[in-house]
Amino acid sequence: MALSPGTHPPLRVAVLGCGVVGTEVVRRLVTEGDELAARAGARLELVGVAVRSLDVERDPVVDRALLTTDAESLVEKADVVVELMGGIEPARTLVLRAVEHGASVVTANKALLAQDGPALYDAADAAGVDLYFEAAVAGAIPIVRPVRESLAGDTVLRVLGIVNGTTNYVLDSMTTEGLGLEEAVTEAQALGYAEADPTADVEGYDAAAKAAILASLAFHTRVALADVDRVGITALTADDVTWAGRTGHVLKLLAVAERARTAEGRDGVLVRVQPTLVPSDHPLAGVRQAFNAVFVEAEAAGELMFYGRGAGGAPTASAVLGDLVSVVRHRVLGGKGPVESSHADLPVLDGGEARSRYQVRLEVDDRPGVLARVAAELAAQDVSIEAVRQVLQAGDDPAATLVITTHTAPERALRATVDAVSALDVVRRVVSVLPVL
Ligand SMILES: NC(=O)c1ccc[n+]([C@@H]2O[C@H](COP(=O)([O-])OP(=O)(O)OC[C@H]3O[C@@H](n4cnc5c(N)ncnc54)[C@H](O)[C@@H]3O)[C@@H](O)[C@H]2O)c1
Ligand SMILES: N[C@@H](CCO)C(=O)O
Ligand code: NA
Repeated sequence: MALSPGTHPPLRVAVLGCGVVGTEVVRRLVTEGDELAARAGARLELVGVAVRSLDVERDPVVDRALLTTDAESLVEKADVVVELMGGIEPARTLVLRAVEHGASVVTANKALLAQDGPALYDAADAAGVDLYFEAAVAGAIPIVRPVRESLAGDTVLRVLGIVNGTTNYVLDSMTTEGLGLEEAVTEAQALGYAEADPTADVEGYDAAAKAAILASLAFHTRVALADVDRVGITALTADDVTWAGRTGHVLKLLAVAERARTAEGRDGVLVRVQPTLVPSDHPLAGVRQAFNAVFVEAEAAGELMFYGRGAGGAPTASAVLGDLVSVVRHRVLGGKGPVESSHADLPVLDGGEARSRYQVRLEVDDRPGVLARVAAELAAQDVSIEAVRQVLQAGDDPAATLVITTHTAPERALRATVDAVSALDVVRRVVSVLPVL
């Protein structure tokens, strides 16, 4: 029989890390206590907040008496541990210790999950406790639960989307304000989107970790960060953005996880993060600023789209609190949430197996026969041309920019074509090679 919050003993909640997200989670635990208790079936008693230093000035909503620098002891006296420190260690050790002590865990830590997810799942399963992580992928957007639970009866074919707010903000500023990459990153830092060290975002590691988590859930297969083919946005220039616009596209950093079959008929999954040209009329092209959006294509459900805030303290806290209520409900009513589902165990295929349309931009000599020689190299690799655009460059030395859009081709053939084209004496430079959605 279900117990009301009045009859079930309170459950002890420990929060590890009191930064952007931790502070907002504490705020809602304090200000929404009655409502959360009514929903969860038990009061959520905040028993401690682990911090690095007791001397830092903090939001007054955080009761100083609850602060501790002894995270290890804190996790041992909690029923639910909410890990919001980020990074691999000591988060990993603390999560494992919490689980060993019988606590359920809620975490927003995509880096930890993408590196050590299976070990954490195994420990949680062995202990019979929950491991929930909605906030780890696309912040406030419900995407982990839909893929893990709502689509558990369907076959997911592809998950693709914009899962990093910082890079979307940067690319959006470059597109709409004409900023260069460095200027746009500086602006994103000033607004609090990008961190002081923006590497994880701009090099695509953050998006790749999220792609690995989504691919694992969608395809019932273990996919780690190291399995993801990753290209960040640091090589993109204002010129790339301008050319995207001229050809009717918007540049976006896309994460794509899909089922694929090799030429030899081997089934597997492809998981990639890469700057991609999105047609201007595609819904993903309209995802502006730091917003995120994820498309899921499933056999029976067809296309689904999820959109919202992928970052920020309050939006991310929403996802954390939703998980917290779920795991507390399980404590109150008995049972637990889903365990890891990795039975399909599909191989992660090499990125060369991917198939896409591509746009190749070249700087070439402007003289007779150049286009024919370039086209011959594409034909030699069986890469079919969809469109060619040429713009002559001003100056004494006759040069032209050639923008070639291909039909769908295997990435392996495209790479071979680019190598061959760049070796031609009439080709001065391969300026960029970008996939087209
Ligand atoms: N900020 C977002 O928008 C967002 C969105 C989704 C997920 N996340 C994830 O949430 C987690 C927290 O992110 P954040 O933005 O709040 O980071 P943050 O840097 O603002 O906060 C982390 C806090 O943890 C503390 N901390 C680190 N190591 C500690 C330790 N050993 N003991 C005690 N405290 C320690 C830090 O001092 C800091 O105050 C990360 O895993 C992040 O990837 C963040
Ligand atoms: N740094 C991430 C937020 C945390 O996942 C982003 O910019 O989307
Ligand atoms: Na989410």
